[in-house]
Amino acid sequence: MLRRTIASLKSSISLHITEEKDRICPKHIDSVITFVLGGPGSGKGTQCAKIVETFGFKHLSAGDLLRKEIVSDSEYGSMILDTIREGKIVPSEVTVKLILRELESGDNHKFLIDGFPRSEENRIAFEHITGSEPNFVLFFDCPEEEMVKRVLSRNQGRIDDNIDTIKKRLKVFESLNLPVIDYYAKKGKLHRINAVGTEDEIFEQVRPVFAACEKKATIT
Ligand SMILES: Nc1ncnc2c1ncn2[C@@H]1O[C@H](COP(=O)(O)OP(=O)(O)OP(=O)(O)O)[C@@H](O)[C@H]1O
Ligand SMILES: Nc1ccn([C@H]2C[C@H](O)[C@@H](COP(=O)(O)O)O2)c(=O)n1
Ligand SMILES: [Mg+2]
Repeated sequence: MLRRTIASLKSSISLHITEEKDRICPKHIDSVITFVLGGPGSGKGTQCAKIVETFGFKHLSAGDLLRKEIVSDSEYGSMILDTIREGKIVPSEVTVKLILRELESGDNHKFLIDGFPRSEENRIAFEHITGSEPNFVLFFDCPEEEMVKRVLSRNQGRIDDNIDTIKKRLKVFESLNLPVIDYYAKKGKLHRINAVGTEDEIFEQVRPVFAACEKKATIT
């Protein structure tokens, strides 16, 4: 069923999924899904690496998956490149398709989905396509000044790590991503992390969230 749905996503980029019949269940119905949100350079990727190491989650970075598409000569490659260069958001059906492919592969049932959902459109597409919601959501709350400083000194050769694109990404974060963060706060699913401090200090705020999740899984 899931593979059929991915195939239909591949064939239709302008898909609008609104009906019950279009929904799918993830392969692992008992999966733990964590969304990891925060502005550009807030430290999402850095903290995800620590969570993987300590708690054995599989890390899916939406940005990394999109960047892989650019270099893999995919049909969406040039559109993704232009969108990222402009600091905008790639259409949800493309990003959700890439995430689903990763959720389907391998045996790990615990996922960190980093940099997704970036907009209400992303969120709604994920919920409708998978028929599921995240168990919880991390938000790395970081002042703009600090985010700009970190991105400009990242030095990984990313085409969007320049001051013009960073300004656009910050605007998009505020207008499109903050409403998603508010949505999960209202649902009681948000864990706000103060993203200022050393990497280890920040991880000490993250650790209890996942420790509690592990404890709950042992009890149930
Ligand atoms: N607590 C910290 N203090 C100082 N620098 C940090 C800290 N955490 C991460 N960094 C550095 O800041 C830069 C951005 O971090 P990272 O790539 O983890 O952010 P991100 O939220 O994934 O950003 P993006 O959304 O752009 O992918 C990296 O060079 C990283 O080494
Ligand atoms: N859900 C997403 C995630 C990322 N993108 C694009 C736009 C971002 O500026 C870029 C880099 O993402 P990052 O590595 O900073 O998480 O990728 C998107 O369109 N939709
Ligand atoms: Mg990142």
